[in-house]
Amino acid sequence: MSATRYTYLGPEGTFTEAALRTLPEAATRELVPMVSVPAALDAVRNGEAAAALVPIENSVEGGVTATLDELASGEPLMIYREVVLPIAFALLVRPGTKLSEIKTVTGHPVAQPQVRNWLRAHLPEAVWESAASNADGARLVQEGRFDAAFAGEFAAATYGLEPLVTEIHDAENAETRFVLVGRPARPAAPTGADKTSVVLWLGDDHPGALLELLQEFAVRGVNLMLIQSRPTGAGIGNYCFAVDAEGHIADRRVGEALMGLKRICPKVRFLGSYPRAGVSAEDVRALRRGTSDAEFTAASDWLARVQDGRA
Ligand SMILES: O=C(O)C(=O)C[C@]1(C(=O)O)C=C[C@@H](O)C=C1
Repeated sequence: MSATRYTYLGPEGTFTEAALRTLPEAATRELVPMVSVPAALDAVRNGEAAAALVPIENSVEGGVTATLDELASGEPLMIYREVVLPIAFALLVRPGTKLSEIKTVTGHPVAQPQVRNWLRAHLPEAVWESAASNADGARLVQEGRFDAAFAGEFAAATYGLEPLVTEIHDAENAETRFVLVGRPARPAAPTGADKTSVVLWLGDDHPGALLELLQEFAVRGVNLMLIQSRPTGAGIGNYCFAVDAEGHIADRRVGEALMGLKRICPKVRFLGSYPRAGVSAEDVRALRRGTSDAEFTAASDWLARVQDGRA
């Protein structure tokens, strides 16, 4: 295993690479671009890389399904940390290309919904075809396979292109969340502003089955930040749920919620507890009464005393 190698969704010039370079440790790692999210994660699974940075959620398009599905199946992996990056696209073209000459455009599938209105207004006749990533789209424009690509402005130089239009984003403040994924290990200590990711499978189909899962969090005052259903592949109507909950597995309320889920779900996959990007302990909302570690401990001490006849 190379402890110094990090893979990422490449090629060079993706938003994923820009996100990876915001991590302090990136300066001392060998950063290796991979052709796809599965390829980046497989390098971790087979020991060629210590970790991989991959996109998982966009504020306009929602979950990045390739990442969610990879984390839900196969050899278990764990999220070590997250990075959130503001996203604005540039329309990259070969030097000299005019807007009126653009007949074909490309980009990552997650990019398209973020620029749909702009395309409708400025290039209504252009044909869209998806690329493996935004930077890969830029590479295809360089090769002459498309007239223009939506990518980060910073990708232009790498592929000998020029940004014809910049700051393209249908939604103000669009962001993509990326996760640094490694092999399962002991989660880093709680910071007071943490997130816990799990994948949950429903048992037998019955009214309220999903509600029962959610109640495990609700009764312990655990706030949910994401719930995304994904088909299990076992037939229509078979879904698992990727859930992000506020807090750390070392927090009693989170640990007890996961124990409750373990008792009622046929399968629970823990994906990690890690610090929330851009949030510090002071920003975290106050806990609901009765859900702090001290209150959980006091309650279990009380139960032990009652069981002992000492209450
Ligand atoms: O990293 C890139 O540039 C990508 O192509 C991936 C990705 C994504 O999947 O979310 C990253 C950010 C943008 O929102 C669109 C695409």
